[in-house]
Amino acid sequence: MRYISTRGQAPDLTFEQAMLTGLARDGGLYVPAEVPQMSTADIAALAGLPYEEIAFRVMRPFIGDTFTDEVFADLIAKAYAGFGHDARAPLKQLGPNHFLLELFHGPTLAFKDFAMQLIGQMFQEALSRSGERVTIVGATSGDTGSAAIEAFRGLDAVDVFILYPHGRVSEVQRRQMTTPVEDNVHALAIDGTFDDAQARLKDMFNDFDFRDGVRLAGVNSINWARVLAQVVYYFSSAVALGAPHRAVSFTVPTGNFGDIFAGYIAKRMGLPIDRLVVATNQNDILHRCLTTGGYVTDAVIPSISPSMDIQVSSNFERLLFDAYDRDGAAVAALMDELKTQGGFHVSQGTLDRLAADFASGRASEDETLSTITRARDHMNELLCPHSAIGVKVAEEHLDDAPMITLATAHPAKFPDAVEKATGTRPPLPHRMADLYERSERVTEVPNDLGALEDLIRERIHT
Ligand SMILES: Cc1ncc(COP(=O)(O)O)c(C=O)c1O
Ligand SMILES: N[C@@H](CCOP(=O)(O)O)C(=O)O
Repeated sequence: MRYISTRGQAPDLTFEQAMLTGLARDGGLYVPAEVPQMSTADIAALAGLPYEEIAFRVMRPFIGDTFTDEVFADLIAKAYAGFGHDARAPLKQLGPNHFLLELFHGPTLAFKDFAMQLIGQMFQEALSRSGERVTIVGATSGDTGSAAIEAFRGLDAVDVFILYPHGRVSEVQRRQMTTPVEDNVHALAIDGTFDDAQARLKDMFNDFDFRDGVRLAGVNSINWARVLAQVVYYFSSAVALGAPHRAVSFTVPTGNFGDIFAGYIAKRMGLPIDRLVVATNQNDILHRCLTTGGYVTDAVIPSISPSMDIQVSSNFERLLFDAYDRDGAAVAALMDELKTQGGFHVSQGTLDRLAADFASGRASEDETLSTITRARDHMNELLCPHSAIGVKVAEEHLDDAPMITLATAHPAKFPDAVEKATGTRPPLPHRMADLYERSERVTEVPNDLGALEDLIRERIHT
């Protein structure tokens, strides 16, 4: 199995190399050269299996010879052992044909744990074999950062630096990043938005002296392994509702397009998915693009769903690569236009191709709040604001195929929004009940590449 860059100019890599590399050296994102297929019989055989076994069967064809079967199965088992639900990703019924996939039973209460816990295990295994150490730098609007810190805290072979937008994450998210005591963890509050943080991260990858000097690695969904681990729950939930014998649809609260892109990969592997519905908040560049063809950036407006306050949606590049028949030069030209002119337009033909797989919708702040209230009152479900956006948009797309909406975070991560909608503050789970008492450790940093690189060079352990 080889991995190729969406911009066509970087060397092909193995799974292990792609995982440890992050961004391709031509600025593109790695994708598998060919998407492995699962037959109807392969998919049918997943019914009733534990989550870990489904994970093994779905991901195995992508990892080549990076791990033996025995080691890979063991890494998967360790990754999900700490989850607070036996099913790992349980389904709940919200309405006659509408289901909620709860992805918040991991250690940091968001879907990011599914991939990050596994990546933590895979990095440890690969780095202990090679004896190397790496510097992980991540950009977060709140959840990737906390999940990454949880997965890598205390590891000898890794320093982890997380850039989050100062004042634009929830207090729980911030405390999850600033309270760990391990000295390989560095929370950095950047003076800017998530888009600024992600842009500086990509600048670091494109500065080869810095990149090679600190042995930079990335655990954002830039990293193919992140996307891969998220493919699994599309299979587990679809099979639970009758796939491959009937098609299902998914609605996905979307920001950086990693989670829904994992659904697209599941579909390309053979899972019968009718529609993938992109649900955005008021930062709706993806909804605008899928309806008009214009991918044009706008200022990020802070919302009550801060993890989705994103206007430059990194993984959309991976989808465009397929939509442009895997023409790396065409994708590179679009990305150049994005950088220099703030946006681009896709052709009507491309838009039609995207419409074959994707639909979209958006929710305003008021609609998000009223959905949280309604779900509590009429569906017996307490939703986080991101999941509420998913439910609202899904309801606009219900038809004959069962609709699965992804619940991407636990309501207790966003207590202010939930209290505003319901009058009640959801309590934190017992194991993090003292989060508000722990002392915080954070460095405020400017939105400046040189300053960030200097700070990282000074701080890393060698
Ligand atoms: C709670 C939550 N919901 C939804 C999203 C959007 O996911 P993606 O960036 O993969 O589109 C994020 C951030 O990634 C998130 O943290
Ligand atoms: N919403 C994310 C943004 C980063 O997304 P990623 O999937 O690329 O890591 C977050 O919570 O940080």
